[in-house]
Amino acid sequence: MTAQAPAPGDQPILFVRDVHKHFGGIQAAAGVDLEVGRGEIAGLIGPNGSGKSTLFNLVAGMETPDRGQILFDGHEIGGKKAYTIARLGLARTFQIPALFENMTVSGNLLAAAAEGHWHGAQQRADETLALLHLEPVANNRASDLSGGQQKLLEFGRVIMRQASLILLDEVTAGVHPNIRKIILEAIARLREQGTSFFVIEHDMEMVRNVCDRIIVMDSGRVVTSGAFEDIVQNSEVMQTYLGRPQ
Ligand SMILES: Nc1ncnc2c1ncn2[C@@H]1O[C@H](COP(=O)(O)OP(=O)(O)OP(=O)(O)O)[C@@H](O)[C@H]1O
Repeated sequence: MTAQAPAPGDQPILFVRDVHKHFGGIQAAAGVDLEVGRGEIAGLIGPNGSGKSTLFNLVAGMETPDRGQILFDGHEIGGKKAYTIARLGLARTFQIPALFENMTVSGNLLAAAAEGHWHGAQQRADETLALLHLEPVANNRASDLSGGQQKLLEFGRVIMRQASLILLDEVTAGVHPNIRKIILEAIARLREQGTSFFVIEHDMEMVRNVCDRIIVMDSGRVVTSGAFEDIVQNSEVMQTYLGRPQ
């Protein structure tokens, strides 16, 4: 079947159709179909190895799809370079923060702005420090931060890019509840300002609190999507999700 792109003006921020990606004999994406709406916070869940990170890598330009269509904000981005996609307004975090360890916290934020929109960077850095409660450590080296603070800074670097869609890869995993709360409040604030989010999460509490809609992946495909309550009431899905090692 030919993938049918939505009409302009009616477009979701992210539109993925029939995307495939294999690694040797492993089909990591086996015909992925999904959308993320404008202003939406969509959660992506699924067992280990179901293809969530591969999908993020395909969307963010770290991997090239074998076939299929990926539209971001109306632009075909499948197979495009990561920096090209970033310039279009898509940003992502990594499970392990990718920071400039010898630079200060402020320096890391400004460096992120230098990669994209420099205008007003100092003011945005100050606002981001306040939003993420990083003001007291603004002049510390990134390497001196706790693991949780490094996750905050990684998120801060994404915020500095003023992206219209942010991909968050387990951004609250293993962090202190106080830091988790700061991250959740920042997500809510950014969403009020119109930012869309696509979030990989194993923490079902986070998924329930934050996401408007949940997309469930298994074996390289989307098996269902819907409101959290509908998803957890679907015993087949929950068995798929919970019946395997997380
Ligand atoms: N670069 C790669 N080379 C070979 N195999 C890969 C590569 N990346 C992913 N895979 C395989 O593709 C499948 C999907 O992996 P992926 O990391 O996308 O799943 P995931 O849902 O993100 O898992 P997790 O929850 O553990 O992060 C797995 O079988 C994995 O081993």
